Amino acid sequence: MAQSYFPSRVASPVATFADTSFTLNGDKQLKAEDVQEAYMEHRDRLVGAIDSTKGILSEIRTFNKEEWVVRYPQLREHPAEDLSEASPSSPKRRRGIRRSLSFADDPTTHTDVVLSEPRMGITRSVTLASIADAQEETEDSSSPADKENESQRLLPSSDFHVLRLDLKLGASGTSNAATSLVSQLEKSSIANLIDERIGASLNHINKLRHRVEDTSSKVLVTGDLNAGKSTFVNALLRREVMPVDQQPCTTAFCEVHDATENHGKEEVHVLKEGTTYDINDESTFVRGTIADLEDIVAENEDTQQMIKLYLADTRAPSESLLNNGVVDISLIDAPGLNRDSLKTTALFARQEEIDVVVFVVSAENHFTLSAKEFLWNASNEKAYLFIVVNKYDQIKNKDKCRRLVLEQIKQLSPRTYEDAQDLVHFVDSATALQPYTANPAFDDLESSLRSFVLVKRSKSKLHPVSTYLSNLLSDIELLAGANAIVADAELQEARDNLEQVLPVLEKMKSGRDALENGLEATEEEGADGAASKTRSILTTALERVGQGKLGVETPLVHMPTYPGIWGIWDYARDVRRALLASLDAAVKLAEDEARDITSAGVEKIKDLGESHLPEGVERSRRVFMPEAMFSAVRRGAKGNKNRRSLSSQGAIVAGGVHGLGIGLAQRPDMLETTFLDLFDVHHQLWLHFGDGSTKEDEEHLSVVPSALSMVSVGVGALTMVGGQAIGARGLIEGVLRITDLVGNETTRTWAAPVLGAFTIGLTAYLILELPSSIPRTVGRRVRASVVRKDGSDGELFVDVHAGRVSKETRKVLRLASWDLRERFRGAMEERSKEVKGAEEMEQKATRAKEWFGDVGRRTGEIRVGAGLANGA
Ligand SMILES: Nc1nc2c(ncn2[C@@H]2O[C@H](COP(=O)(O)OP(=O)(O)OP(=O)(O)O)[C@@H](O)[C@H]2O)c(=O)[nH]1
Repeated sequence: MAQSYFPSRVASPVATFADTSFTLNGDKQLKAEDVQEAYMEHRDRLVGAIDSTKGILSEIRTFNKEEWVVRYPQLREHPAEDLSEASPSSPKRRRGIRRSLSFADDPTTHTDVVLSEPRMGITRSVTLASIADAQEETEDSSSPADKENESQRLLPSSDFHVLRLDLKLGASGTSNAATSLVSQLEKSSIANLIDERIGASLNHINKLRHRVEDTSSKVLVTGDLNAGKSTFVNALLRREVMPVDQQPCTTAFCEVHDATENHGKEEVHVLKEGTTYDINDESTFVRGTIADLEDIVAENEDTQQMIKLYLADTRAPSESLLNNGVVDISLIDAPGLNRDSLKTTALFARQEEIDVVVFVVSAENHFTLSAKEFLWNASNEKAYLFIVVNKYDQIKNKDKCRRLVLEQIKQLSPRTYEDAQDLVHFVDSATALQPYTANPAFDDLESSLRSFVLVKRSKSKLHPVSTYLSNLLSDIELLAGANAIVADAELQEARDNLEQVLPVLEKMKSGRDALENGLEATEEEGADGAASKTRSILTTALERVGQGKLGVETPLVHMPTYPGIWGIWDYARDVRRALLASLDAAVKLAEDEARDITSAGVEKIKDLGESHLPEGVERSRRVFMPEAMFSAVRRGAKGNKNRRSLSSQGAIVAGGVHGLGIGLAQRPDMLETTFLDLFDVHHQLWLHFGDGSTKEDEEHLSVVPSALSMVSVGVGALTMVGGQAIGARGLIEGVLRITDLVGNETTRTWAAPVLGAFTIGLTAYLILELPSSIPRTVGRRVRASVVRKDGSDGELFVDVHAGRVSKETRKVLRLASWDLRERFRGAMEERSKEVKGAEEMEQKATRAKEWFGDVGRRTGEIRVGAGLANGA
């Protein structure tokens, strides 16, 4: 059975005017007030909902622009099943429709979701499909053939109503071409499209708001000729305003407004043809008085004139139809229907601004053909019509008349017939005009008409707004729900990233100092180790050389054999060369040690890298080549072609920038053999008169004579000649002392014999001592040539080499640790960036998730506030 017009048809949940069982006039009055109240409440709720929705839309636009690129979801029917269509045999109550969610910018990625449609107070929601849903799905025993058919239904379902974007997916959504077209659209351009769509929707919603707030409503009164339309309108106005005539010839459309619309002034405005009426524009109408109305209408019988009538209705709003406090109803008294006017009136009635059509029919005549045609068309257009069966007082057999009329109405407008009690009224309009005469039927009609106008208005103006708003809210909910899912996924991703990267970064941060200390220590240890090793090797070597021995024992350097007295010159040169070469070998040895130390240091740095660099960071690809150490110095040496050529041949040649080291054996100045290599007078003198502190020195000091004992020494020296106990050395030393005395007057007299003895001693010395004294002498000289001239033994040679070797070691280690430091710094920077990125993403996604969740909550509140359920 079809639903009644009044009961439960009003969208407001608080509307109680649906009660149809009223008979008493008072009840009817009450009901009209309820309708009025319900209408106002509905209107206010809608306006509130419109404003809140506008607020959300604006916020979405801002959020889209400033904080989160809003994604556009596409829901497709899930290939497996539609949970809402659970078979009746299924005991489980499905929660929603299973859908496959993808996004316009990424149409190939799908997520299973459950879509629940909005119900009263419950928003539309999109949630991730749970495992339970999947289980339900597998329990569902659809045949393989069914599933195959379903899998072909992968078309986008119409999930967006208002905010739908035309992405050219259409029915060809599964075709590759369309998919690739869409996938070319970037997130941001889709977000722009969403923004545009929201903008358009905001414009529309503003218009709707205007429409909801527009209080004007038009009621067209039409009917058969002479049915008493004018009398009826007058009765409604409780005033004889419309000309009532026995002659059915009124051709004008008289539109009655409340005088408040014309600054409270009662007036007639005759509209000029060809212009658009504007109450503020005198040129569009001609003024007249109410009293002139009859004449005006009579004058214009031949033309279908439009007349505006402004009337002051002094009745209380609850009684007045025109000035009822809710909507400004204007009544239009249309010409009686005949072949000529039928078309015009039908057209007029179809106008959107006509909320209600009141059809007046004479109880005496019933419906004419024109009336039937009009009613039939109008009922198709408006569904419900308000029918006034006039002149009912003239009817004797009222029941029969009522039955016959209703029978006809049933044929012409079935919906009206269903609500006949409210929509079809049998009245006597003429008596309604008479003061102090009770006319309950007319009062009932009036009350019903007021309610009908309001309900109709609610239907015609509020309902479309409710529908639009509900659809828009659904779209917002879908958009917010899907974006909340994206935000949640991004939040998870960010957290996973953080879980991975943050500990790595923390470890790097906490290990940074340890690495730094480790590197510094390695550098220091290496450099110090190399220095002390060099120092130790070279000090020993120098000492040995000073004693006439090779600095280091190496198979590459040999002491020459003594060739005999005639070859002493060459011998001294060879000894010098051998000693110098042995010093060079010692330097080389020290360098080799430094290479080992450096290698160990480089390894240590490598290990530090292994323990401090996170996984996935490329390790240093530098290969340490120990043999390349100490080679660069050659480039620093000047003007020695030989060296340069050695260097260019890749030979590893040790030596310092100070001109020391291996270069020694190749330096002509160092190789120069002098007489002093054979006989180091200076050394002898220094030994005996200096304040040396070596053992050897002390040994000699024990025999150092005082100046007073010179002679005796000289004599002693003479006696030593031939003496077995006296060595050649002692002899020659004695002679030396004697030569010192030559200048002495007293000794000159005996100098000649002494000189003879000296010659004999010298000869003995040369023969016996030279093989061992030459190396010592040369060694001493060599040593002296590389030590500091201030007498601090060995220091220059040792220090310079220790410094050089240490510096070179440090250089290599520093390079290795610099490389590691750079890698560490780079890796840390990268991890910091990753952490920062993930943290930002986490923050953004958390905010978006909360924000979209909040939008869903707010739309729910709007729905409850406006009494909106599913917008359908
Ligand atoms: N007895 C009785 N007479 C009525 C009633 N309504 C109207 N009349 C009379 O019917 C005649 C026609 O009334 P109008 O109001 O002019 O009819 P109308 O439909 O406006 O006429 P047109 O616009 O010319 O078609 C007048 O003489 C009215 O007095 C009624 O309810 N009862």
